[in-house]
Amino acid sequence: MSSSTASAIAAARERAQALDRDDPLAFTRGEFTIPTKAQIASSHLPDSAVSGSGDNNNTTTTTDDDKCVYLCGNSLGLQPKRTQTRINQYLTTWATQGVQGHFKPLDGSPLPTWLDADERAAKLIAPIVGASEDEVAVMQTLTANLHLLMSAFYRPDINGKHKIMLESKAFPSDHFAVETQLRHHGLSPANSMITLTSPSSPEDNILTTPEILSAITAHAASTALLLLPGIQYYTGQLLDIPTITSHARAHGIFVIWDLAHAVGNVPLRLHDWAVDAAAWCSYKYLNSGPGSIGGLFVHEHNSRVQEDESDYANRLAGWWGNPKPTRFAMATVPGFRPAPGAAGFQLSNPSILDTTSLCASLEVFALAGGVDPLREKSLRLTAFLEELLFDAQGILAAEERALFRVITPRDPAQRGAQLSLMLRDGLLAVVMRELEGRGVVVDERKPDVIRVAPAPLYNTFGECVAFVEAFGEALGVARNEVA
Ligand SMILES: Cc1ncc(COP(=O)(O)O)c(C=O)c1O
Ligand SMILES: Nc1ccccc1C(=O)C[C@H](N)C(=O)O
Repeated sequence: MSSSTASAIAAARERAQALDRDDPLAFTRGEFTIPTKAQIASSHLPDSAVSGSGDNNNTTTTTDDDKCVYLCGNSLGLQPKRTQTRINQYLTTWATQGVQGHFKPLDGSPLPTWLDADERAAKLIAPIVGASEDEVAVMQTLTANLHLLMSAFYRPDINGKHKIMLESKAFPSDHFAVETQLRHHGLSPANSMITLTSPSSPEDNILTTPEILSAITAHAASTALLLLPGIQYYTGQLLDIPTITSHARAHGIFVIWDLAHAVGNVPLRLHDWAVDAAAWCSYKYLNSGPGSIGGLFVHEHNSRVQEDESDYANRLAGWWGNPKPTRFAMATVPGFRPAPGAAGFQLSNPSILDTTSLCASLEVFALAGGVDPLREKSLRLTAFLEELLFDAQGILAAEERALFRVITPRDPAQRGAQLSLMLRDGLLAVVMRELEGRGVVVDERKPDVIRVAPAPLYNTFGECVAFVEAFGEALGVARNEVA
């Protein structure tokens, strides 16, 4: 290492220490279990977990130096400590009450009855997405919710509006959902699917707002539905949700947003932006655990009128979408009448295990004061990371900086927490191996991208420095090995 790099690292560490010391949200890191480097490197479950005799890894005292540098909340958020507490409380309710847990409030329990668990979850998620409680339902999983929304609201007219528009590099599940919805309606992707590719950025597909608006205008006569990501999973680009929504709706196009990477990451105002509908998963920035329960938003302008069956003719229903007072009244079947609002899109009784896990994490969001202050910190964290990576005064040498480029927009207003770094050909495998060996967890998108996402709930400025140091070393090793 050159002496100029060593002094740049020392200066960056000092700045990071000051930023972490002055961070009003530093306390939320203590709400999370951060894996240690040894655990990340280990191929065993700890003995206490195998025997079931201990809690996870909170029993031993670890210092910050022992902890891994986890910058992968864009893929799977870390576990809040209170998740274990709340799940234990749920398990105890089940163990001691059996079926009574559905109906019987327990004195002293912080948890609602299982019958009310979805309502409490809706109350907690509503401010995260900027909706009224009635406009959100915590239910199912992301792809399932996209299908449910499309089955309710996509009504193709082959002589008029029948196309679904999405981006050409959408997450595969979104592509599959659109393709199969079309086939379900007897249509073909070749005739009824429009995929957007950016003329100005065909390789990375950073779609500018004017490009999206002009595609909408050009295809308005034949387009029924637009499905776009709030934040694009690969590039980390944050789209202009209000402008795009309002333009599409003005052209009679129903707009659904996939908020997988946006929820809990950037402030959302779905109600005020008059978004038609949206769906999300909760295992990324919402930290509710792999495959945990998702959610959907249906604007009140789409669920207000329910006078007769034609108002909800296409909706696929289940008993949990029935109004609560008649949900258990089996004698009223047939005759589905949805509950008002998004709750009327529910199908099944929700997994209480999942819902409890989600709500534990949403308690931490509430402690932090919601998404707005977290975004404020997130902007500073990601800008700091960017500066360390790219500035000539940063901590990487020029020859290391030449080995990668960022594909995420440099404008902070057009991105969330994540930076996606595209490496020079052939470097990815070695860089990932070297990062792992240094206790750094990021995510790879083959063939050549790593995604790095400092999550403001648990990441620090110090970890940004630690990552860039490790990344510089990893690039050095890769360059020597691959060259
Ligand atoms: C943008 C996007 N859409 C859809 C999915 C699929 O979500 P799920 O497996 O929860 O349906 C993911 C993540 O896996 C995603 O990032
Ligand atoms: N659920 C997963 C299970 C295993 C590995 C990744 C995922 C993801 O969620 C991927 C994510 N949607 C992404 O943006 O890449």
